[in-house]
Amino acid sequence: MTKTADSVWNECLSFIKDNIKPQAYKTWFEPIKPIKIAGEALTIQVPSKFFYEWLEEHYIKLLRVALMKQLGNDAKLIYDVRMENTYSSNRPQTVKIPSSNRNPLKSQNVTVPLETKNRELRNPFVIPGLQKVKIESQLNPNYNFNNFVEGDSNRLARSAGMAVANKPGGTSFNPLLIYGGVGLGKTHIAHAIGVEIKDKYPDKTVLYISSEKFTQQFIDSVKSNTRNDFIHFYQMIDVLIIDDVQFLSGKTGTQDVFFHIFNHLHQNGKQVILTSDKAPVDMQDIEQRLLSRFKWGLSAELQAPDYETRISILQNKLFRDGVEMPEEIVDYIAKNIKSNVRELEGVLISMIAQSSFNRREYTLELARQIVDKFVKNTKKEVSIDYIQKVVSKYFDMDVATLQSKTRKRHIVQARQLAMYFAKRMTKSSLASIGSQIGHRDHATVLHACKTVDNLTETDKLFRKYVDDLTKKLTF
Ligand SMILES: Nc1ncnc2c1ncn2[C@@H]1O[C@H](COP(=O)(O)OP(=O)(O)OP(=O)(O)O)[C@@H](O)[C@H]1O
Repeated sequence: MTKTADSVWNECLSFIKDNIKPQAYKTWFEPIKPIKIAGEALTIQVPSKFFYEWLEEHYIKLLRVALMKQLGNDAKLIYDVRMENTYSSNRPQTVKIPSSNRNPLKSQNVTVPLETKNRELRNPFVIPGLQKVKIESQLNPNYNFNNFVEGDSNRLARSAGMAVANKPGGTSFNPLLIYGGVGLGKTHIAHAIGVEIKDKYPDKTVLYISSEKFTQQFIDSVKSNTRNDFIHFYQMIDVLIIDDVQFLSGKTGTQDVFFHIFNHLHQNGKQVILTSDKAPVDMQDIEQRLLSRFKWGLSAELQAPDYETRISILQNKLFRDGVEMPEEIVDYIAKNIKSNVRELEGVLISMIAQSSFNRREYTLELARQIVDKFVKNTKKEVSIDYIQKVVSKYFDMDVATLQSKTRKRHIVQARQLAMYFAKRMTKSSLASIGSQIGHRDHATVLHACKTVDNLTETDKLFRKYVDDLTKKLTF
């Protein structure tokens, strides 16, 4: 049977699939298209230069073994890289890059990819004297790669950020645009890249600035007739990090000046890093020519972290703060705060503050109260009937017993707990809770809530009841 590019690649894929994690397979191998086979050389198309670099760095051994199995010891691999970031054409071009010399896959002469050719453009704008000015980077050293927890949701952005930090201006991800929802770590990664670059290349001029501040500086420069100085200043920077570029939307003057600064930096091999709460396609009121430049490099999305990553972020923070917290509480927080890392950290900070200032112990109930303040309206709606059923079942009694007039201690406690949870977890009034739980009045419910609060503080066994029931009622 004659081998086609598809058949060879499919065989390689099934081998590769068995040897790496599903997520990595999905990210790095599914997007590849086999293009052609000529003798022992298979050409595969990859979506970007970044992609090619990533494969070479991380998967070349695996690719080699897979390919040799199919094509023998003389197997060659040629990448067909879609090039989006060339100046001359709107249509993506492709560039052929043989697999690197570092590996035994025999390669043809390495072609220098278009965009990495040295560009020796001289800066005609530099004002003598200004060049030596020392610029404060405005970086926050607390945001670094060491404390940025890696997970599937941020792997691409984090890795691209690290690649940029290793070779600012020297990779194809220029600009690097990191985008994603609120509180997912865009600012953290942006700073981390800058911090790492300053560490590795102390002589490079790095500047972090929010779009808001950039806009304000520009407006001031127009007012004070120093627009040119403003532009010259930004053109001297080696690594420009602009946070929240969506803020430029509708601000045509600022967009225009940024466009010129951007072009100048890019043409001179300087690195631009941008963050935004949206992907370029979804940005509104940003000029097309600017948007198309945003797309030149790599747009990497930060997604909401999955459960495992949320747990790691929490544990990492606890470890750094030297705090020990029961696993079930960490688990509770991770299960209930899903879409915002800032909130995840916020709950921990509140827990730690409550415990150190108000001498409260870390309990599930405390976690629940704090989580509720962070995630409004996401509380599972529970009915008073449901609460009574869960509480009765927990204490091994039926609902009628829980509602009865008896004053037996364990039944009274069960009833009080039902009232307490009804007050916490429903919007019902005290009177309505009382009437639904054994026809009591509002004062009885109030007393029940206070008793539960007191006992939770003083009685270990009782606190366990509250924690167990909290779990049953909230998961
Ligand atoms: N993967 C992570 N590991 C550790 N900390 C993280 C991670 N992701 C986010 N954080 C932390 O979450 C908080 C919020 O992150 P950051 O301010 O960078 O979010 P953002 O995406 O820029 O938010 P906004 O959209 O509001 O500007 C920060 O304290 C940051 O350190």
